[in-house]
Amino acid sequence: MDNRKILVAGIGLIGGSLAKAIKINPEHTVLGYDLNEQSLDYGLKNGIIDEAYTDFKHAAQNADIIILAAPITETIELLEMLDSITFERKVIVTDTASVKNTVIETAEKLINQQIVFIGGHPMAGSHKRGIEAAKSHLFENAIYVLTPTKRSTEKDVHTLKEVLTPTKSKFIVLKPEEHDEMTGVVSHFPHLIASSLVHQAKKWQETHAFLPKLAAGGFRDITRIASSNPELWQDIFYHNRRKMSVLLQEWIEEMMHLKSLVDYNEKQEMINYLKTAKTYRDGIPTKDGGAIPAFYDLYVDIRDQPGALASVFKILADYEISVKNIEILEIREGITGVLRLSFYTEEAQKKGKKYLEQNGYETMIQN
Ligand SMILES: NC(=O)C1=CN([C@@H]2O[C@H](COP(=O)(O)OP(=O)(O)OC[C@H]3O[C@@H](n4cnc5c(N)ncnc54)[C@H](O)[C@@H]3O)[C@@H](O)[C@H]2O)C=CC1
Ligand SMILES: O=C(O)C(=O)Cc1ccc(O)cc1
Repeated sequence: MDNRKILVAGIGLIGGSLAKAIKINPEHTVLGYDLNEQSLDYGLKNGIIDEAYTDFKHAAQNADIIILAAPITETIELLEMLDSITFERKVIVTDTASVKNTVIETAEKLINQQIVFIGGHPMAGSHKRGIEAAKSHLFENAIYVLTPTKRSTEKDVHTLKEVLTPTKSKFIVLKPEEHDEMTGVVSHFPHLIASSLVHQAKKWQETHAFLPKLAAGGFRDITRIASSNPELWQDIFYHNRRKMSVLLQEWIEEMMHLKSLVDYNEKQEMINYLKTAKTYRDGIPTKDGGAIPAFYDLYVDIRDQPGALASVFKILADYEISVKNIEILEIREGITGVLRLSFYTEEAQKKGKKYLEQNGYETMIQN
């Protein structure tokens, strides 16, 4: 592979994570551009980028490949700025935006023949933002959608995939329209519903001050994504507004149907409704092949007593098993609770299970 200069414009959570992954290949030089100079300093100090730029045009002219990883509206602005830059050679430009139609519409209108645009969307993330949260393994096993444009050849797509190979993600090619419809259903719309459920609970707390204490695992699970970056999600809803509006209308009608099942106690119809949902939900792949990033979860029963968590982590540390995330589900005073440990790999999950069980813990892997 050639030595390439790759510019990441917008080195936040996603741009920083891509920069970290790309730098795993020592042949590549990563240039960083961001409006936030503190992020550039952080990137340089922590070896996430090799060179920092505060002038986008200057940075772009030094790059072979450009990854736009700013918020969607700003990504479109950066793309428009590229159109007036004179490049000495062809430059492959991609983005990371969660919605593709508005970005691709802009890309197709570019007149600069040196720019070859291929849309991109690494389908993994977190509720955090900024370069400090960037991880080189963020996209491991996740779907990475590519949306080629009229000017991009198969060779260009191959070159881009080659540069992104260290992300260890799984590339799929989609049309912008089908991408936005699917992500609208399984990623964007659920965020709207999660936020609305939180609003409903907040409103009812005015009547029942004790309500948050009753918020058990189910409520926490379904509203986890309501803790994500609000500016990012407003930008996503705006750019995918046509699909969001259709989905909202469908949802309102579905809720009216459910209301009639409840109001008229349509017992069998309600059971059927829940059964159909359960069967479909149980069949959604969570590991290889799913768009949802692979989380290798292990559920561990723990007692609510001092040192319970410390002893679990001591066992994992003794066997050098890294944990990606932890969550305490439904722990109540004096009784057993459940700890959800998420591991980076299936191997770590299996090892964690084995060693915790050897030390007397009850564990479960949910498939
Ligand atoms: N957060 C997530 O879970 C995911 C986000 N995405 C997409 O990735 C993109 C970036 O999102 P995050 O990294 O989460 O946001 P972030 O807020 O962590 O990072 C955005 C970065 O862009 C910089 N920025 C803002 N305007 C800029 C401009 N005009 N020029 C240069 N830099 C600018 C900010 O200073 C910040 O460093 C968005 O388009 C989003 O739709 C894609 C997959 C997952
Ligand atoms: O699953 C989700 O919806 C997430 O929370 C992670 C995420 C957020 C934004 C994306 O564009 C892709 C993935």
